Amino acid sequence: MNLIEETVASIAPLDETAMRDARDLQARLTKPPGSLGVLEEVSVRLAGLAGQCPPPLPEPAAVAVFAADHGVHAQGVTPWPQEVTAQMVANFLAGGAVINAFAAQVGADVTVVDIGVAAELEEAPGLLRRKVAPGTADMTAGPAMTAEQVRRAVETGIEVARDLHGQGAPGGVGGRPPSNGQGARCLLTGDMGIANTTASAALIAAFTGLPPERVTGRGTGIDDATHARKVEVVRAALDRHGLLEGHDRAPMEVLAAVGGLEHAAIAGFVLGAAALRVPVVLDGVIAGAAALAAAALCPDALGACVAGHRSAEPGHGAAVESLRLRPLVDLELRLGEGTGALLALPLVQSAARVLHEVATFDSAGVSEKDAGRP
Ligand SMILES: Cc1cc2ncn([C@H]3O[C@H](COP(=O)(O)O)[C@@H](O)[C@H]3O)c2cc1C
Ligand SMILES: O=C(O)c1cccnc1
Repeated sequence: MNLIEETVASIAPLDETAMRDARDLQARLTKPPGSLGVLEEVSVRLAGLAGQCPPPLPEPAAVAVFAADHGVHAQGVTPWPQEVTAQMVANFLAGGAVINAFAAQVGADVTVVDIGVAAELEEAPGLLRRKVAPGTADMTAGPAMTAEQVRRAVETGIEVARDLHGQGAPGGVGGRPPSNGQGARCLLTGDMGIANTTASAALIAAFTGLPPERVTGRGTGIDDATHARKVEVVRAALDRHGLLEGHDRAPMEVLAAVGGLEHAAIAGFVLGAAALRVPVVLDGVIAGAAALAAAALCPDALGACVAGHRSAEPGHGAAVESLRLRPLVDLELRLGEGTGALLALPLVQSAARVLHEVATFDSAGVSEKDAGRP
C-alpha cells in the first residue's frame, strides 16, 4: 500500500461510546440542557474523534499555510499579479500578515508550506520547502496537474500533518519550539495562491454537481466583467475535462484536472489529521474544496473536520452544505490564509474545556429542573 491508501485505511468512524458519554455528561453539567447550542455537538464530535470523554484539549494548535501558484492565472481571473503569492509567503515568514496577527492572538503556530510556488524560496524558519511543481498548468488548456504531482501533493499534506503532530514539529514562524513540548493537538488549514478561488470553484462544481455560476465568487474582489469571465473559465475547464454535468471520475482525477497543488495538499492534511485522530479546523473556500476531495477519498475523514467559518464566497456555502458541516463563525470574511479557522479555534477549545471543567448538578449541589413543572 502507498501512503495515501495506508492513511485512508487507518481512518475509522467516530467512536459511538465516547460520543454517548459526552452527550450524557453535557446533560449533567450545571447549565440548562442544550444551552451551549452548536458547541455541545462540537464537544461530542471531539470526544468521538479522540475515543474518550472528556477528549484531550485541542492545544497546542498549528496552522499550515499551503502556498502554490496556478496556471489558470493566465486567463485573467484575478487582478493580482502571480508574484503576490511568493511576496505574501515572505510576509507570513516576517510575521506581517493578518494570519500572523490572528495566530498570535489565539496562541497558534504558523508554518508555511511551499507546495507549488512559482519562485525559488530561500530556506527560512517556519517554511517547509516541499515544492512538487512551480505552479499548476492552465486547466483550460489541459490537466492542471499530472497524476504523479497530485499523489505527491496529497502525500505531502499527510506528512505535514504528521510532522506538526509529532515531537519533531518545526515550531512555526520565528522558530519557536512547540508550546508545551509536544506536537500540535489541533491542526488548522491555511492557503495562499493567487487565482486559487478559480480552482476552488471548479473543484466545488465538479464534486457537488452545481453549475459554475452558483459556485464562482469574486475572490479577492473583482468587477462584473472579470466575474463573468471567471464563470466562463470555470465552465470551459469543466467542459474540457468532462466534469460539467454528472461524471464518475475518481477524486484524484478531479484534483488533477482542475485542482491546485494546495488543494491536493490540504486534502492530504485532512486525511492525515483524521488518521491521527486530531481535529482539523477548516478555513474558507479553498479548504472547503479540498475537504470535498478528502471526503470523496474517505468519507470518515469528515469526522475530524470542523468548519471554522462561512466565507463570503458562494462556493464555500455549497461545499459546507454538501459536507453537512456547520461553520462556527460567520463574519463575511473573504481572505483565506487560515484566518477564519484561527478565529474559530477558541470556540473549539472552549467546547472541549467545558467537558473537563464544568461541574455537574450532583458535584456542585445545584438542583436540576423539576420534572413535574413546565
Ligand atoms: C495581498 C493578498 C493577500 C492575501 N491573503 C490571502 N489571499 C487570498 O486571495 C487569493 C485568492 O484570490 P483570487 O482567486 O481572487 O486570486 C489567495 O491567495 C488567497 O489566499 C490574498 C490575496 C491578496 C491579493
Ligand atoms: O473565503 C475565502 O476562503 C477566500 C476568499 C477570497 C480569497 N481567498 C480566500
